[in-house]
Formats: sequence, structure tokens, C-alpha cells
Amino acid sequence: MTNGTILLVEDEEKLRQLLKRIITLEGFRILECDTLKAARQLLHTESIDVVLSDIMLPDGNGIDLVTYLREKQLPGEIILLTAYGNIADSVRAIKNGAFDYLTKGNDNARIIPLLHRALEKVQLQNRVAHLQTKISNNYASFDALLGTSAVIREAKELAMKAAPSDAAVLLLGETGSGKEMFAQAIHHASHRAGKDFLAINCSAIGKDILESEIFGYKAGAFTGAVKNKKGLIEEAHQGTLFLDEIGEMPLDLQAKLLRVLETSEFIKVGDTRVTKVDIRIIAATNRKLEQEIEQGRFREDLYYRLNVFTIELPALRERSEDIPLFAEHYLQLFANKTNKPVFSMSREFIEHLKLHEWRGNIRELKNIMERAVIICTGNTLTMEALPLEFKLHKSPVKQKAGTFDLAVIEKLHIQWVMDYVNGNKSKAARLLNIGLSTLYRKMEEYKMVL
Ligand SMILES: Nc1ncnc2c1ncn2[C@@H]1O[C@H](COP(=O)(O)OP(=O)(O)OP(=O)(O)O)[C@@H](O)[C@H]1O
Repeated sequence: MTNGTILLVEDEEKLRQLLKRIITLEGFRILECDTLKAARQLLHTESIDVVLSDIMLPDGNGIDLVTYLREKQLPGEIILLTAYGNIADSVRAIKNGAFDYLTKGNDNARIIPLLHRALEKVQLQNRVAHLQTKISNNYASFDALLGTSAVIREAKELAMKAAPSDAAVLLLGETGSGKEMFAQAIHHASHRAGKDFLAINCSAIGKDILESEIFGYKAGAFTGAVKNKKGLIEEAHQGTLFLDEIGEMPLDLQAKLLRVLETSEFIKVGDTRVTKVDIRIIAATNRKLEQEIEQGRFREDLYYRLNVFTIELPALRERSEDIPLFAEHYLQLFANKTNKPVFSMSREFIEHLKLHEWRGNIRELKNIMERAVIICTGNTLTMEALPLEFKLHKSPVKQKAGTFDLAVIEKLHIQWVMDYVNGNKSKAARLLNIGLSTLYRKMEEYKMVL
């Protein structure tokens, strides 16, 4: 186990020097100060494992440091030094979350074993936090990318070839077609897999915030910039940065990004010095970038830099043979999640999924399947579990009318809506967006069964 850093907070000079000697001899790194204020500052600027603090300090009570550490969610443990016989303070300290306490002058032999125990706890907590991040960073891999259609296989093969290189990748595709999932799979299959994959959507935020988020800023760069802030480019050092909706990035930020791609350097907002980084950029868009270039909204030089590997992800409607596979996958997923015994889908249900336009692509299919599993009352998903617009494919108006006569079409449509709501006129009127009395009048007019 490596020896950690101890912060010693004690205003009695002699005692501080004595403790410092004992602790340093044990091989710990030691920082010292004599006030609460100085201790708080050091807790923010230094990486401290254990604080050994006197309770009575010139500017306050050492127990407040325990609360401060927890409130600010700073890592580390605190051991307090109490005066002989001051049991009340010691109990209060432990109740507030201190690791333990030592009685001044009496407990010198306990100091080192206690510091080791506190340090062990801190190191264990750090390991747990590290493992938790590793679990949450469980990015999608190529195996998790479903689809057997030729178009998706081609896209996957190209992405697999691009993955081990450090080249930029441009992913093109409609919303929900899997661009971010592909970006994660590329990161996962690259030598950067053990490092961060960070993502930002360039269309979701205004220009100034986007610039600060991506490139970071120096303290004092603008009002409110009290501390230096690392941008995502720096946070993703040695990892991958995924820039979604790159087509929405303002032109001056495009110029800064181009510089990163060309020289691995950038300048933070308000800084004068360049910062060097080692990152891979994966960008995505659902816009036609050539058109954006023609209209002066996208830099041509950046386009060619990003275009080293361009991977087009097909819309779901262009690979409808994959739809049953996705539907089956999400059926299992949501049946397990909701603990419902739903095992299969009717033929009609699958046929209607295949007919749908899927403007929201796989994301939309996923949501439709979740909804279907939730409202399903039996073991099989049937048409009943689909929203109204899916049944429109069956509308007689589309399929049978064969006429321009408005009255005929209106009658067919009312009949169809009535069938859909099992004859419930109030529901039918609501769906038709007309009053109940108008519905009655029209049904009478068309001699429909009331
Ligand atoms: N090939 C795939 N296999 C399994 N699930 C997929 C696949 N592609 C996408 N998904 C799922 O579809 C949903 C949308 O995917 P993703 O967020 O990657 O799309 P996107 O193209 O980045 O969307 P947007 O442009 O709106 O950000 C996610 O829940 C993802 O898990």
C-alpha cells in the first residue's frame, strides 16, 4: 500500500512540529496549517487522504471540517485531536462522521496505526469509485449492434476497420439510427477503450456555452468564470470525443476544432497559451454537409478532415428486414424489465411494424415496443398494443375508397374509427375531433347503424 497525504491542522507550534516528525518518519507526505480557513483551501487545491485536526482552532471548531468535507463531497477521512477528558467533543466528532479521535499527549502510540487504518478506508473507497466508473463506462461494443441486413453489415465492417486507427470518423444518419452507439463501438474497439468516451450534442446549447463546454476556460475569462474549467477535449484526453450534430456547430468553433484535428492543440477561452491533447474525434450529423458547405455554414477544410472515414447508417425503413429482429430484442428486454409473461408477437403486429415509416428509427421502435409490452394483457403482442397511427395502414380510406367523393370517404372513415373504438361514440368523436352531436348527425345522414 502506498503512503498517502496527511493534512495536519494544529495551531500549537510545538505540538505540530512533534506530530509532523512522527508522521513524516512513517513515510507519509505531510501538509500543515494552523487555521480552519487554510485547511479548507488546502482541501480544494491538494489531494488529501486523511486530515488530522485539532478541535480548538483560532478561527473555529475542527468538527466543522468534518461537515465541510461531507457537504463539499470531498474525499478523505478526518481524525480529531481532543483535549484530555473532553469526551463530549469526541462523541460529537464521531457522530458527525469523523473517522476517530485522539487525546492530545496521551495517545501518541495510536497515531500511526490509526492513520494507516483511515488511509486503508480511503483507498478502498477510491477503488470502489474507480470500479463504479468502469462499470458505468460500459460502452456498447460491435457485438451489441443488432442487424443482419446488407446495409448495416457494410456499415459495421467499415466501422470495424476504422476503429483501430486514430482517424476521425464521420457518422451520417437520421435521428435514432444508432450514430452514438456506433461511435461507442468504435471507441470500445480502439486502443483508447480504457479511457473516457465523452459526448456532446452541438445543437442543444448556445454558442458561448458550447465553446466553454468543449474547449474550457481560464478563471477570469468572463464574469462568473471564477475557477479554471477543463473542456471536454481536455477531459477526454487519451480517449474519444463524440460530437453529435456537428452540422450545427458555429463557424468559429469549427475553426478551433480544425486546429485540434490538425495540430492536437487548442486555446481555452480567456487563455493565451496553447493546450496539447491526445484525443480522437468522432462526429455525427443528420444534415447534408455538402449543402451546408455550399451555403457557407460548414467549413470545407473541416469536412475533409472529418471525412477520412464516412459511415452512413441506413434508416430503419430502408432495412425493414431487420425490424423483426429489433422487435424481438426489445420484446425480451421489456418483458424481463416489467416482469410480464409476454413471449411472442402476432404476424399482423410484425407486418404493421414493417409498414411503419419509423422517422425516429430504432429509438422510436424501442419506445413503441416498451409501450406495447406495458399495455399487453396476454402472452402475445397484437394490433391492440399498437398506437392508432399504426392501424392507419388498414384504413379503408387509403385502401378501398377508390373515389373522389368526399361523402363516401367520410363515411368509410367514420366507420373505420367506430370499429377501432369498438362502437364507443364518445371516443370516436374525440378521435375525429368533432362534437358528439355532429357524429350522431353524420351517422344518421350516412344511414350508419347507431
Ligand atoms: N444497431 C443497433 N442495435 C441495437 N440497438 C441500437 C442500434 N442502433 C441504435 N440502437 C438503439 O437505438 C437508440 C438510438 O440510438 P443512438 O442514440 O445511437 O442514435 P443516434 O443516431 O445517435 O440518435 P440522435 O441523432 O438522435 O442522437 C438507442 O437506444 C440505441 O441503444
